[in-house]
Amino acid sequence: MRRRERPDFFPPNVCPINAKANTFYGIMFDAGSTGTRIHIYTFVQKSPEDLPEVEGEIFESVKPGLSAYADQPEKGAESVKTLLDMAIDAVPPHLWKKTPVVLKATAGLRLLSEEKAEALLSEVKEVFEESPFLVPEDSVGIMDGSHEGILAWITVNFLTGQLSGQNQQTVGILDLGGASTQITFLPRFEETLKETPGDFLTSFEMFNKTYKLYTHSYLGFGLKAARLATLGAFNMEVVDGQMFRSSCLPKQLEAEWHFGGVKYRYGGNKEGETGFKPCYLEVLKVVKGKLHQPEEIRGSSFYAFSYYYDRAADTNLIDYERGGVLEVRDFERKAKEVCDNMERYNSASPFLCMDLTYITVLLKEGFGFRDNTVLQLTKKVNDIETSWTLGATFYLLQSLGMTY
Ligand SMILES: Nc1ccn([C@@H]2O[C@H](COP(=O)(O)OP(=O)(O)O)[C@@H](O)[C@H]2O)c(=O)n1
Ligand SMILES: [Ca+2]
Repeated sequence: MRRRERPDFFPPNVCPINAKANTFYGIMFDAGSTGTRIHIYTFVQKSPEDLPEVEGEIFESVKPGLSAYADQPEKGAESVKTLLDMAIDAVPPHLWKKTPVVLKATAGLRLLSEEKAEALLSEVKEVFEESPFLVPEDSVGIMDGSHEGILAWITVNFLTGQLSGQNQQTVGILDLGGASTQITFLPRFEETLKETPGDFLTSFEMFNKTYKLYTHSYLGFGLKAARLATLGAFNMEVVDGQMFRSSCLPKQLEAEWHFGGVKYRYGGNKEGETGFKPCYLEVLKVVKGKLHQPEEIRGSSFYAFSYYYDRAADTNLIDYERGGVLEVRDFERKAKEVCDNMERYNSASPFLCMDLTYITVLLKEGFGFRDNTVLQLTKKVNDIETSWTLGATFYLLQSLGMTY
């Protein structure tokens, strides 16, 4: 896409409040499988040649996610309205009409029937149309899995300064959601391009450059979907009262869990084995042979966020505020520690052993990372969330001609 000049109403030297003429806003909703979030971004375009700068972000979230309202679409839309009301206060009234609002749903809605997903999205669209903001065409929809990874890659590489200037040393990203997981990187070797199935490679244009990225979203491989798969309950017609058991859970545990509007009963292996070894084998069945393993990533380092971050922080592998740097084997060490002392860790979450084991298996046996592959765990860079939503907002502004 060609660079477009934004109209300059005031030449810089006569602009009354110089700084404000080039400030604009974008509102992006992330309708994830476990929660709905609003990101209100403030941008400043200092000159047409430079990338826009992100001046700030207002972030708020609600739980559960839209998919939990599969049978009450109006209630689902109400949760979006609560968040959108925040934007009324955050954006100056004279810019409301120029500020686009968009909602992209991810794996939670991908897993619902088309009819239920559509009902939810059309209620949300109504909420948007009643608001004073700019509602572009296709403002509400389910995002393509490949875009989810690419846009998160754009966000992280933009925030770490890799998309401007020469010498770009881009970083790969790993996102682990509730219902799906993404891997995205810019291949450096010809071999990778040759060995990779075509639907894992996508060309993407952003900020006047084209990037040919390796990206894939694995539906059903998010942390919570993987819990169900390990329990043998994923995509199953659950019979009333049916109990799902696993060696990854505390022996005496019996409880209930709601996900995607369905109730599951689950528990530990009362009589049988428990602990890291049997748990690893159980989880391995869910992962083994299901993911493409690009050779090139074994020796590279990746940015990892979402549940990778949350579980690492929950178990003190990293600091909750600052994040940290880990190796794949750190997750394995912690999984062993938790799974082999399950009763002690019980209070935090009964799924902690299963979650850490899943992360270990996904990284090692799923993607094929080495034990010493380095992971940079990051929630924010320069105070902005490392989420696909920033990349999606850039893409939106570009398509509206508000930036290039
Ligand atoms: N802005 C956000 C949004 C989600 N997340 C994390 O993403 C995970 C939940 O994923 P999700 O609800 O977006 O599920 P998917 O629809 O992506 O599968 C949790 O670990 C959240 O803490 C985050 O860290 N920051
Ligand atoms: Ca997500």
